[in-house]
Amino acid sequence: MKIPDEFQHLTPYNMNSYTDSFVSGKQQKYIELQYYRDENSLKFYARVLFHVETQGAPGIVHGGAIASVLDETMGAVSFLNKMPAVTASLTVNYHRPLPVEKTVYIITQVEKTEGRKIYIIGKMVDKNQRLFADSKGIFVKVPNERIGL
Ligand SMILES: CCCCCCCCCCCCCC(=O)SCCNC(=O)CCNC(=O)[C@H](O)C(C)(C)COP(=O)(O)OP(=O)(O)OC[C@H]1O[C@@H](n2cnc3c(N)ncnc32)[C@H](O)[C@@H]1OP(=O)(O)O
Repeated sequence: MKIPDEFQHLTPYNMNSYTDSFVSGKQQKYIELQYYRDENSLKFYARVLFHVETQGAPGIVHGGAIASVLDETMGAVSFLNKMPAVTASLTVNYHRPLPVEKTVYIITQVEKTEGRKIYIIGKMVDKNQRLFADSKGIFVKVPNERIGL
């Protein structure tokens, strides 16, 4: 199934319990982001619109903004699979410049776990499946109290 059709079958994630993030919090106006989950899979999804304030080079979304959104969506897949964890390492490959004001879609999933380490991958595509960035990271499970849960 093709994005964004695939997203129509997903459940928008209620973000009312997670409101203060600099990536997805309601206080910031630079990034419009809606998370989604699929009750039948362990993946986590986001639809993202980077406004012009996120640009680095003129008209192009800053790589750090892209990395931040990928990081949070990757972290969230870990939380939602009941493995609260922090980012230990994150690698992002940028495949083509992302223009500002263009809607893109992120899909993240847990690839494997090894002890406390959770290997997570992500990708960012547009509605035509063109790949803008992909990512991999190692997240390390930590006790809830260490991350304010
Ligand atoms: C609306 C959606 C809602 C969703 C809910 C909320 C979502 C929120 C999403 C938020 C998203 C944003 C998320 C954020 O931004 S999280 C914020 C950014 N990240 C941090 O602040 C992490 C800072 N670092 C640490 O706290 C510690 O260094 C950690 C916890 C990572 C490890 O220190 P600790 O003393 O505890 O453990 P250990 O040293 O015995 O290591 C344990 C294992 O890990 C392996 N290891 C360690 N480092 C690395 C490395 N760099 N590469 C590869 N491997 C590494 C290590 O070899 C060992 O493996 P092994 O020898 O056992 O095999």
